[in-house]
Amino acid sequence: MRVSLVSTGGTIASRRGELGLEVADDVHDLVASLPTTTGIQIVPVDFSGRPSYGLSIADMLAAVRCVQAEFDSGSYAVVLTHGTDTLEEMAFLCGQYFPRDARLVLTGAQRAADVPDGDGARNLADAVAVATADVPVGPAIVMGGTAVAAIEGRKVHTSSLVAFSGGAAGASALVEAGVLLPLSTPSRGGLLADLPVPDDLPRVDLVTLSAGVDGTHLLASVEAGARGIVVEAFGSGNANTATLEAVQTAVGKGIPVLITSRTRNGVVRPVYGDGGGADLERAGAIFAGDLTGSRARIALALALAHSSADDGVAPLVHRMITAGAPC
Ligand SMILES: NC(=O)C[C@H](N)C(=O)O
Repeated sequence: MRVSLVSTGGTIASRRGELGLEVADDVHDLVASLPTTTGIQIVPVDFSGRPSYGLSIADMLAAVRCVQAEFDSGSYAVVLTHGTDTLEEMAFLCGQYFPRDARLVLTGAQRAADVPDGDGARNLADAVAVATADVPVGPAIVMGGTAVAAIEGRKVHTSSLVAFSGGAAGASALVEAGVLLPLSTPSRGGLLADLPVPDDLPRVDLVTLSAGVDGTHLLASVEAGARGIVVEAFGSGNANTATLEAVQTAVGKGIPVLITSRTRNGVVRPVYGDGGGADLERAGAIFAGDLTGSRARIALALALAHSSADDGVAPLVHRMITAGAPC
């Protein structure tokens, strides 16, 4: 059974250098850390050696195409190693561009490769176990013995070894010493699995609100040429009157605005007046269900790239939130 290991960098491949932690290991070092497993042939693919906080969306799309090429050339499963800081963006892209039953696992580490109690080797072995399990769990992030659906995953801790949560969807599986306990398969994602992966996505900015904020940042995004804007609003999806005016300006210029919540849990709903969600909806903003801001940003960029001008972005965004059928 052929399993491709695609490495992009991140802490799993980092060691202490003169200026701090730096990516130092390549894919062959990662392969060397894996136990030999009978029947599994690891194919090493050195995609890049960079921290994830330095990756652009174009870099991530290139990695998606690299993973696709591995499946196309006959790999049974693919494991992608990646820095954890922006793994949720990468995972959301993978969750949409690969089918819901794809044997694709993303993993990384919270601790560098040169510390005695590192987590990288264990995560990598767990990722191979999940990717090659008898029953596929679908595109997943595996860290700290827990698999969560790639489409749902978000980083929830700066240093804990169980760094990712599947939000309300929970875990897809638990993995312990190579033994897998499957719990659920993704009910969302896979919408773009049959579409070509573009070189880049339209610019979408993310603006987080805080008490007393005015519309400066939102309007700066309009000026900077954002094709879409995601607002991490208050509570259940509320802003204030200054932000409302900026949203009206953006929508008036044909720039879609998605509303999420800075609380990062639960769904947003257009309920309140006085600059609240009901006013934002009347201004033409789109409510993004339970998507967190960073995942909604990728969702909107994908919707801008894959929707027709006639339809607009709302139908595809809605299908991403509600487990709609693939395009
Ligand atoms: N744990 C990590 O991988 C963080 C790292 N700084 C990154 O590349 O995202």
